[in-house]
Amino acid sequence: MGTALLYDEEMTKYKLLWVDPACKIEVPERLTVSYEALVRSGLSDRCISVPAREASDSEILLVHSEAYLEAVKKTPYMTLEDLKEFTLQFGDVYFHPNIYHCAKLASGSALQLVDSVMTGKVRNGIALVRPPGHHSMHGAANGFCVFNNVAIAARYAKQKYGVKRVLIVDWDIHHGQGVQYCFEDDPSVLYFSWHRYEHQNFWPNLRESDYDSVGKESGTGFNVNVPWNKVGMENSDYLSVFCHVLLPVAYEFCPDLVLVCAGFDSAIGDPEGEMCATPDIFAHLTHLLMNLAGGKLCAVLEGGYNLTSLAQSVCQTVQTLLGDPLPQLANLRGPCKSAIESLQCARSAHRRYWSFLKHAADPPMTDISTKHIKSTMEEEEKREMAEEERCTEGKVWPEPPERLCPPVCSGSVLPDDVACPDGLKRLSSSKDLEPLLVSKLKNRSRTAAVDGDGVTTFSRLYTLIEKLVANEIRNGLVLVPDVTAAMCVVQDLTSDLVKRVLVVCVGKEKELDYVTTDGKVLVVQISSEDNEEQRSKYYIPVCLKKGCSDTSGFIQAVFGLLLPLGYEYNPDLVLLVRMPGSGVVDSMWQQLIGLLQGFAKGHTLVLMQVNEKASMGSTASALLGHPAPPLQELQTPFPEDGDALERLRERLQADWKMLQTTS
Ligand SMILES: COCC(O)(O)CCCCCNCCCN
Ligand SMILES: [Zn+2]
Repeated sequence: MGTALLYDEEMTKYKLLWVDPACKIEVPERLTVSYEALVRSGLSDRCISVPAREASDSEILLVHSEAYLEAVKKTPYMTLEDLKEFTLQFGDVYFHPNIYHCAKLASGSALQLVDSVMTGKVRNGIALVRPPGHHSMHGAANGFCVFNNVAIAARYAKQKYGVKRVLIVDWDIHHGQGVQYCFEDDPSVLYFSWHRYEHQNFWPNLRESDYDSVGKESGTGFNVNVPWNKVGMENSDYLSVFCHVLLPVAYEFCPDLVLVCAGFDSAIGDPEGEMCATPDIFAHLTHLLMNLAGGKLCAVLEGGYNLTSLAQSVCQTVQTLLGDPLPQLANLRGPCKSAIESLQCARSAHRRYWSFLKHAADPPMTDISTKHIKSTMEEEEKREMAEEERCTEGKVWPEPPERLCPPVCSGSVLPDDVACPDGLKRLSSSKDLEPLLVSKLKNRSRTAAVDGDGVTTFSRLYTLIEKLVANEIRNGLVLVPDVTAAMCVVQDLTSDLVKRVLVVCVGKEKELDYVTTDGKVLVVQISSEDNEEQRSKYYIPVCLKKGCSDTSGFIQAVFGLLLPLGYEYNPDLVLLVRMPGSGVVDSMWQQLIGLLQGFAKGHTLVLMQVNEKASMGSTASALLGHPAPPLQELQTPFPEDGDALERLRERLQADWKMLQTTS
């Protein structure tokens, strides 16, 4: 299934007709540079083009009042003076004779996108629209917005398709207060927004944009605000909030549809955001949402005013929606102090509503919602100011790296008597291993695995790893008689081929005697074993009381530990080992494979034992990029697991900065 692209140049045909410093950044070129970048990169040709349409009155009235709609209907016939007069009643927005038409097209495009996804015509998609929407309210235009495109889309999806739960992720750098007001009492729509806030000193300067606005009445807990109280936030800060706040809540919410208020003013170079996250971060933010709701994701353009970073960010987003490998994110140094405080406040504000946040720590001592900065933070401020200068003054950043699609998506190394799952390319050893390596293998792995066909298996395995590293194959599935033996062999085979291998071990392990200290391998083991005493910087055992069959505990370990560690470690290969008898649930297994593809340009090697070949089909499906099925009815994680995870994180965060959630 493909990716929809909605764009209509009619939406470029309105602009600011008078002088207004607050609005001059919202220009038609925002749309043209985005679309032209998609055309130039060949990405638009790979999408399924879906036409825009005008939203009808009844669709607009899903969110807005009749009085407001009737008033906006008059604007096409207004003189310039009347338009100015009409505009004065709203904030930071301008009207134009053609903006009503464009606003209907913008909202209608979002609805076309919802139709395309909900009818299964496409898997996901993006609508490049203007005017944007997330600030507009029931009876008012605001912040360049006339109709609330995404809010209308959410109500439309519920009404027309009976969607039970809609997740709205707003990564625009401004708070979409219009969306918050629309759904704050509605438990069927979870609204997440991060936004530049600076202790209420940044537009729209609302008290209700702070982290303690958690929703009201039956919607309590279904509004998640993460305020950025400093500029200069980087990739680490954004990923930390996704891993430690949004994703645990989103997975527990288990949405049927994901809508993204895709504003790109949160990228480096943007005059509004003044943040430092690079355009390739949107490849990862998109990827991390793509296994929710069975992959049904609709992104609708909001803000973004630096035409260079906007175009790059749009391309990064579309390329991920199309399923291309993700770029590696280098030197993630962990969240800054201010981000940790925001993170901690948001987590503690929501721990009573979301069982996955139940064990979140208390809010930080410094009450960050106060406006004035505590004197104690003065020197911290100076240091971070210096850092910000370095980051924002230049406003230069490297072009996002090319994301080449390997000619083969998934290779397989299987015993000759095992049929190859559909879509996988079976590898035969292109060459025999040199005798030296064979002897190395022989004395390495103690089991019979290295008899005749064992060596064949390992030579095929070596070939597969070589092709992964050469980016000729994206990922692979290997079935062996004994995973423990094979694990050690893979260590040897990869040691001279890749710099860093992330080994994710699912299930209990007989004996793990290759714990490394040189950092070439990071092992994260999720099992019911509590071999805490073996823990070291590069061997991290995560113990789940009920083992890997406890999906709630498992997913908490994935977001709270595995993903942050993986981002910081930045491996060149991921080795995912499924121990026999792990008990991991198939949907969880597929979610894990999907999420791990965010690392190492998607070079994931899955190692399974022959007697688990019943899971080969679902493994192959996940490796081929099909969205994982939603995780069903997640129970509350066991308290001891939640506690143990928090304690483990506290102990590890000295070595691994991406694990920090408390200041
Ligand atoms: C949904 O619209 C996208 C948006 O959130 O980016 C709109 C921002 C309005 C920003 C209004 N203040 C401008 C002050 C000029 N320095
Ligand atoms: Zn914005």
